[in-house]
Amino acid sequence: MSDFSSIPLLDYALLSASGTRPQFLAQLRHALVNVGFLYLANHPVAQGDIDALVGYIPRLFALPPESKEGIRMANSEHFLGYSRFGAELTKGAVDQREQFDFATRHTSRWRAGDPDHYRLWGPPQWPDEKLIPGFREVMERYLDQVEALGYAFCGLIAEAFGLGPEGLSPFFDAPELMQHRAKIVQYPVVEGKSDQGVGPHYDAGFLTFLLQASAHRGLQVQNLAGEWIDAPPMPGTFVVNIGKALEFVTGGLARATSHRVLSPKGATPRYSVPFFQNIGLNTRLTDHILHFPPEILALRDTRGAVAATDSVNFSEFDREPSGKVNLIGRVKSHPDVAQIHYPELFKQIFPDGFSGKGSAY
Ligand SMILES: O=C(O)CCC(=O)C(=O)O
Ligand SMILES: [Fe+2]
Repeated sequence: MSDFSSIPLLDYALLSASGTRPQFLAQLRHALVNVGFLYLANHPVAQGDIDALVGYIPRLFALPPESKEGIRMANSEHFLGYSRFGAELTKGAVDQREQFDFATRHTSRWRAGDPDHYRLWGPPQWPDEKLIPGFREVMERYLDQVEALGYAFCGLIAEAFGLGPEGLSPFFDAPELMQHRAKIVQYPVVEGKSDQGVGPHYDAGFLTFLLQASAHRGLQVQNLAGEWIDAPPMPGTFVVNIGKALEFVTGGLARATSHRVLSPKGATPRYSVPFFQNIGLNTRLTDHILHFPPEILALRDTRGAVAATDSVNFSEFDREPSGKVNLIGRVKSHPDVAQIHYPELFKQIFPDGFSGKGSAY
């Protein structure tokens, strides 16, 4: 069995230097199979745009409360917008964070009569330009670049697994029909017993690109033995991790790894920007069967299985289109929003109503 006690660091520059591509792919393969998390340095997202975004984050949370509430998620059938502190639960406990959900550009395919999950994707709610001039432009530029990195990275994963660079492309629709989301999150310093920033969970999609936007520790990743390993911020890097959908389509070769965030200590809040890569809205994970070379498949057996985890597993993945799976997830985590925009589905999932708070996992 092969377990980990730290998160590997991959250097994207190895891909452009002569002769070092195979080294990058070998390190990537190791990270995918054995860890499910990696740091990515020298990536193509412009550091100037990242710095500009990071500079805006405290200002975003410092907007007047009525201005944040003006773009609250309950306004949006796309579940995009502002969620106040304590709106979500993970594993039955309150996540002590405040967040804005944004998303990449997207052309909606929804027409009257289409399934509900076609309405899941659509335009974000942007804060008032007069109150935070230039923020939207910076965020859109950031999202465009991380989206492009996400597709490039899927090509590398496919290559590392012996599928050829287009091996994962069938899971994506034409770029304009795709949408990926990113949250901007604030974890305040909290008094009291709980230190849950976000409780133990798996991410649901393909890949997550996490920008740790302040110097605070707090992110932890669970290894096969169930121990929590620190993933402290490293300037100039993204933390990249595998979601349950990618784990599923690779038959477990790429592992999704349980993780959590502890509330910060000290005097200032922790900030982060996770970007969640989706697959096509109408794609089922079972639509495309991938065929891996035997020597690649063998890596999974050498790794061994998870012995202990604090996170719960997902279901529904294999049966429903990914958009439906996503929509069910959103209804569970934001029932107040669902009650307004998806009353029928809300009733199916919460036949007795709900307790006032959502539960993400
Ligand atoms: O804030 C972080 O560092 C991680 C957040 C996270 O895991 C999530 O929102 O899925
Ligand atoms: Fe996560």
